[in-house]
Amino acid sequence: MIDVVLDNIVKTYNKNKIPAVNDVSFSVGKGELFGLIGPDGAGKTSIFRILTTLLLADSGTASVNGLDVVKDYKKIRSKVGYMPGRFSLYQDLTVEENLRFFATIFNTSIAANYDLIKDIYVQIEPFKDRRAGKLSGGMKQKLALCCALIHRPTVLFLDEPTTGVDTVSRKEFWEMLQRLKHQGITILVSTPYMDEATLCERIALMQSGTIMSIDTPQNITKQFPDNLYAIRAKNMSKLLNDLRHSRFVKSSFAFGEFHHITLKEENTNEQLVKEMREHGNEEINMTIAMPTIEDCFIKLMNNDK
Ligand SMILES: Nc1ncnc2c1ncn2[C@@H]1O[C@H](COP(=O)(O)OP(=O)(O)OP(=O)(O)O)[C@@H](O)[C@H]1O
Repeated sequence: MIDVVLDNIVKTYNKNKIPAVNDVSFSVGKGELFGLIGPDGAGKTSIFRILTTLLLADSGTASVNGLDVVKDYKKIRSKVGYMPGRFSLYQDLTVEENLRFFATIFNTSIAANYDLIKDIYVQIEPFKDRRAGKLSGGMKQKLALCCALIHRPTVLFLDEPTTGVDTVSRKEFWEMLQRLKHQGITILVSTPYMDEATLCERIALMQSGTIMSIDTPQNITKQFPDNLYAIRAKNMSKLLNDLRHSRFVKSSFAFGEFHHITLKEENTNEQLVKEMREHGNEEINMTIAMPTIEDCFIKLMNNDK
């Protein structure tokens, strides 16, 4: 069963020539954990705001839970949970007061839905009398998630929930999402972190308002068309510069402790290493690498140019 559908959605702000969302269509199945992956400005927030009925598209149609985002906006609002990118809670209210407030506006109570948030709430309960503005990033994020869940939504929209959150809290957050998914909640999550893409069942890679690819993370990495190599040397910035000027190299970019490259022609590895040595690079190490979502993203981005 399908829970979220977008058909040819276009959204332009302030008569800009380039739409923020440019003819986007996709659907998300019931109970799916779906990721919108892309850098700042890709159009992720605009899509979430359209789906949560906070923003009108210029053209196209969209539905959530079989309800139209324009005609049935009131019904949709009671069915979805939305955790916006920026911290949206009341800074001067305590943890418990924030949660009670969100329960009240949805005409429910904390007790009625406690089973859904229990695992998350117990982690912040020791601080229930602390003002939200005084919580750490990870705790704010957990409270915001509890508030987005307190009316037992069927679809949950999480806009960059892990931005600015430490690595441990990010990991815990994704574990919480997996547990929520198992409770049957459809989850749409956006993130600029490519490593989080593999934690979703399906992803859409977005850039400049368009979807470049949509599939499971495994299928997307499988479709990487070239052999990918990881190369390093003593002076990494010199190496990158030399790679970018090499006649053997098709693409190159810095990737952690290595540079990731593809070659114009296969079996030119040794010639490339020789060339790099001739340019004065020392301690060169070149091995074959497994493409990641980030490699695929960069490849797709460059194909568009
Ligand atoms: N209210 C607005 N007025 C004018 N332009 C806007 C507005 N909101 C978004 N934009 C522009 O639309 C484009 C897409 O923005 P959007 O916020 O949807 O992307 P995003 O992928 O969520 O990125 P971010 O993390 O920066 O929010 C950007 O170029 C942005 O500057």
